[in-house]
Amino acid sequence: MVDRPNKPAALATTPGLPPQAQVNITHDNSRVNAVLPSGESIEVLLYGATVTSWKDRAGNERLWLSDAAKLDGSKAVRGGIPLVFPVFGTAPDHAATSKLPQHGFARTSIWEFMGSSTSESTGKSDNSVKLDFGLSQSNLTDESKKLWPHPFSLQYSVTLTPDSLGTGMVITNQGDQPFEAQLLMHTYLRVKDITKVSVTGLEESDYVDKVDAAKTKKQSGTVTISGETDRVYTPAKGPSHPVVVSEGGAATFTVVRDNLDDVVVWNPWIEKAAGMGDFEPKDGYKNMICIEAGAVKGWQKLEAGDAFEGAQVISV
Ligand SMILES: O=P(O)(O)OC[C@H]1O[C@H](O)[C@H](O)[C@@H](O)[C@@H]1O
Repeated sequence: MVDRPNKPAALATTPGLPPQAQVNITHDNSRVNAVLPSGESIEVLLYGATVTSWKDRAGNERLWLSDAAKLDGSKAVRGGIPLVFPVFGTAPDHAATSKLPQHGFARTSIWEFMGSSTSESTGKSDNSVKLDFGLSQSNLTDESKKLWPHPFSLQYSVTLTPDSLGTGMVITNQGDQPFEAQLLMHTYLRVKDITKVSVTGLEESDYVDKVDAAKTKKQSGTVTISGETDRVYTPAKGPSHPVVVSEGGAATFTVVRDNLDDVVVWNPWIEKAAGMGDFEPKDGYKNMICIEAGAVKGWQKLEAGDAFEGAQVISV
C-alpha cells in the first residue's frame, strides 16, 4: 500500500444536519472517498491522484477500471482517470521531457490531500463535494526531480455532483526559468457495448491518427469504434462545445472542456488489450472508451510565476 503521512480529513459535518443529509468524506493514507447524501460517490487514490471510482446513486460504476489494475503504487493505474503531466506519450524530440517515462510522472507520484469543501460548507445549493489534491517538486522521487528539474505545483480538484464529475488542474511555474508542459486527463469511461457507441462533437475536426503513422486526417461524421483507435483530436468547435458519448443512440456522457483544446479517443481493441499485463478481463475493451481532455498538441510554455488552468466536466 502507499504509505505516506497525510493531513487529517477536513470534516464535512454541518451542525444541525442529520448524518444522512451530509456529504460523507473518509480517507486513509492511500485514498479519499466521498459520498453525497443522494448516494453518488467517488474514490481518489493519492497515488497519481487517480480517480478510481465514480458511482451513481444505485452503486453502478461509471468509470472503467481494469480487474488487474495495480492500486498499490507499483504502476500507473489502468483505468479511472490517470493524470498525464508534463508529457503526453513520449517526446524524444523535446529535450526538456525526452528522458521522462511515457505520460510523465504525475500519474505515478504520491499526491497530498489538501482538503475538501461541500455545498453545505460553501452555502451552494448544488449538493456537491470538491476534493483538492496537490503535487509539487518536493513530492517527487529523486529520479523524477533529476529528469525534470523544474520547481512547479499542480493543484487538482475533483468535484462530484449528483449528475456530474468535474476535474480541474492549475499548473504553476514556481521557478525562475520558463518550462514547457503538456496535460491530459486520461478518462476511462465505462460503456455497455463498444460496438454500439458513437461519439459526436468531433465532426470536421483535424486529428492525428496514431494507429496510421501519425497521419493528420479530418473527421467526417460521428466517431464509431470497430478496431484499435488512438486519435488526438483538436475539436473544430473549441473546448466548450460538448463531446457526447452515446450508446444505442442515447447520450450517456457529455464532456465539456475549459481551456483544454485537445481530445484523445482511445480504445486498444483485441490485440493491444491482450498485450497489456494489467488489462483484465481481456475482453474489457468492449466496456470502455477513453475520452481524454488535454492540451497535448504542442506545448504550454509557462514563464516564471505563470499558471495554466484546464478543466473538464463530465455530465450524465
Ligand atoms: O499504456 P499507457 O501508458 O497507460 O497509455 C495508454 C494510452 O494512452 C493514450 O490514450 C495514448 O494516446 C495511447 O497511445 C496509449 O496507448
